[in-house]
Amino acid sequence: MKIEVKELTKYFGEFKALENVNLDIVEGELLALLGPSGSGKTTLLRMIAGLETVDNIDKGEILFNNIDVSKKDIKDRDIGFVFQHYALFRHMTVFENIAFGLRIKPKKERLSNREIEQKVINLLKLIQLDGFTSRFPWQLSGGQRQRVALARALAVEPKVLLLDEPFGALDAKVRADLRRWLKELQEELGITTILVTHDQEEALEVANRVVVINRGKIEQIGTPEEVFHNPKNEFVINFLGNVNLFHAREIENSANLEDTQDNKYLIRPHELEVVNINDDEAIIHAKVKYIQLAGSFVKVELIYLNDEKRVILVEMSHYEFSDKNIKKGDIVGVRTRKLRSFEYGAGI
Ligand SMILES: Nc1ncnc2c1ncn2[C@@H]1O[C@H](COP(=O)(O)OP(=O)(O)OP(=O)(O)O)[C@@H](O)[C@H]1O
Repeated sequence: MKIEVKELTKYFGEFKALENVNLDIVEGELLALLGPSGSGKTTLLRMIAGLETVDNIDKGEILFNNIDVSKKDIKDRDIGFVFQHYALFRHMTVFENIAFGLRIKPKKERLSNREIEQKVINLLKLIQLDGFTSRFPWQLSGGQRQRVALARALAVEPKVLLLDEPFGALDAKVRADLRRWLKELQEELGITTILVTHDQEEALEVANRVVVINRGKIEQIGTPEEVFHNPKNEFVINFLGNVNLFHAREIENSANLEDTQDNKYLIRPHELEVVNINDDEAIIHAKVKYIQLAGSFVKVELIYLNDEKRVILVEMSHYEFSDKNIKKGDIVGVRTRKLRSFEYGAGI
């Protein structure tokens, strides 16, 4: 299913939760809505679902395969929904939870008991929980419960899958496993999917395209690579990870200083390199203040020699770190590995 959101504006009383949102969702893609808390992600998802209405004061349209569904009820939109705390029915087994949507269909459309059973068994295989049929929700882990919730949403063969922080309540390791699993499953099923998340890593890892939202407005839409490497503005670059800010004069060594005095450069930690203090290409001299060794990369925090309040963050591989023998208290130079994509115009 192709979805188009056109000039959508949503008010809650006086408060404008969404402002002129335009979005085309391609059939079969996994689109992530990424933004800080309160930015309007859930509101947009709920409007697409039909859980939030387009009232008289609101504007815009939501089209499913070119048909305006803005006034359609949720049950006529063919949608599967999974929330962060999607309470499964406590008194029903895993099997009955998944079968629920199939059992409540009008008699004309309802499958036979045998067909329902077969379908649930297939779904259990898909979510890798075959053998769990007669367990109750309280006998499952959080991750298993969310997989059952997903199977339940998929049972009625929706045209669109809407996921609102489905792994938000789970611990980091389970989340990472489940999102990889979700991506594979979504690719296999080819179902148009919208995932709400405030976790940039999650969005960048699973989505075909990422929509960065801030204060009810879209800041940027692009592939994970585009939004990460070619962020359109300061909000996007800041939201997608740590960033260092430099003034043009620090980087450009007085070349064109007159034109570029107010320019700023935003450079990610892995695009900086710690070098010898005498290195010709060093743009800054700094002191190593803190080293974090745990994690896939070594994070080195430095402070400017001439301004101790200014902090620079550099990330490097463990190999590079041990090669350079960097220690807390060292006086070093910092050089940029790459500048191109993070050059900004004046006034940012
Ligand atoms: N029913 C409502 N009535 C009034 N204001 C609301 C309502 N629902 C949401 N809002 C407000 O709209 C804004 C956007 O909320 P929304 O839930 O869409 O944000 P979000 O980006 O999903 O945030 P989070 O990540 O915290 O869930 C918030 O400021 C919220 O307080």
